[in-house]
Amino acid sequence: MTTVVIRGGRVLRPDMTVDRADVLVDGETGTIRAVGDVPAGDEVLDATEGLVMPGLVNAHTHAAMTLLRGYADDKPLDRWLREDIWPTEAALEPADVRAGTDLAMAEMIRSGTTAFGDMYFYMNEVAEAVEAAGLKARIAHGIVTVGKDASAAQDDLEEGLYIAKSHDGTADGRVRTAFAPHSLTTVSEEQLAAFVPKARAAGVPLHFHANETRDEVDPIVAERDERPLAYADSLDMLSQGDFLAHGVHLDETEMGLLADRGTSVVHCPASNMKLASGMAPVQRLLDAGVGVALGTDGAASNNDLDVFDEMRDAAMIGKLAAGDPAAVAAETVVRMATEGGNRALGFDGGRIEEGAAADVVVVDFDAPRMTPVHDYVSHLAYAATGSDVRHTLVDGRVLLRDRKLTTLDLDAVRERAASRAADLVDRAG
Ligand SMILES: N[C@@H](CCSC[C@H]1O[C@@H](n2cnc3c(=O)[nH]cnc32)[C@H](O)[C@@H]1O)C(=O)O
Ligand SMILES: [Zn+2]
Repeated sequence: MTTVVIRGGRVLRPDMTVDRADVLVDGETGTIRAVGDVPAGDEVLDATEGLVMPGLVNAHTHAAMTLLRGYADDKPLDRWLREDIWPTEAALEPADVRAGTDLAMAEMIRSGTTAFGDMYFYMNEVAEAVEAAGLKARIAHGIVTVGKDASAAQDDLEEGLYIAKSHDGTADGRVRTAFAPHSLTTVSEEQLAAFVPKARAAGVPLHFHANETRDEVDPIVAERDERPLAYADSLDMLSQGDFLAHGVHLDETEMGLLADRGTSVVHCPASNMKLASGMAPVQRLLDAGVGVALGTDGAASNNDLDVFDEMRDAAMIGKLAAGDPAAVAAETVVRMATEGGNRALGFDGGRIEEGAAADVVVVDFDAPRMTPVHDYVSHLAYAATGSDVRHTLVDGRVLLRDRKLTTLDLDAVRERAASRAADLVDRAG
């Protein structure tokens, strides 16, 4: 099968209008070949009562944390990481990460996600998993050096660089990489100063957590007498193509810096609400010209990987943060989940038009929850969930056909993840 016609549906155009059109995608070139009246293809996907839209991007996650879904809830970030998550992650084995990543990808493909930004451990396994499942991902080994001796810290930094260098552009370009110091407080200034230039020389972007909680921002300000992102900038950590997760507690100057440097913010509204980290100033970021994408963060702080939920949460909390129901409107969150995510991760998806990457999903509009349809974009933002997704294609290859995964065996993936998760918790016990 090289070409697929998506027939009988409506299409969400780049200008956010919707009209009746078929779409022809080419699995050979990975692009959209035609939109409108299209010639026949090798395979047909039915899109009747559906909307053909760009695939969603989950720009910040820790995919294999699906194994820790529901393991520790209802705590603030610092205690949650130190008391529950990090001790358990210390017992992770490569096969756990493979099982958790496969589970995450099954969930993402079923809910219309075509690309994700991943930061975790055992990234050789993640690269293999992404290659096999057919998704796109920008992957990075998350580096934490705080609490480690000098040689373990050095090994972690080297591993981060090795992963960034060795997998970039693999899987026909579906796997890209980043260099990922976990945050500005979990990797030291000397280590950042030594390794950021190495990442720049390797030509990979940076991906890190920043300005997530007050407890993280205040000590930096107290110790250095400068804002976290001024500190990051002094270490050359804000460039075009870099992306940081969260950006909850930002001042005007930091927002200006992000806009000037071309660094994207990956907004993770559900994680921010669940850990009570705060409300990111999303409308102000957009007004300042900062690129904003959406992320679920790991499944242990969300607890699902459904970007439809994230769109809705982003709109809701964005209005609350701005004190303005007009803030972070429906069209805005749909753009954040599509164009914004592709821009943050450096992929060429996010538009249904000739020549664009064929990262495409078909969303059914026949559920009671989606009836009547006054406005398609409104439903995408406020009513749809991942379970409304019927087909998912990446680079023109069908990964979900009529709600059935084509590259992953769902029962086997669920079984393996459940048993590895149980063993992991026992070992960590
Ligand atoms: N190699 C590192 C692992 C870092 S991966 C990225 C880390 O981010 C953690 N994480 C997940 N969600 C969040 C969050 O919201 N803020 C900060 N860290 C998080 C996650 O548990 C994981 O440990 C080590 O030796 O510990
Ligand atoms: Zn995170």
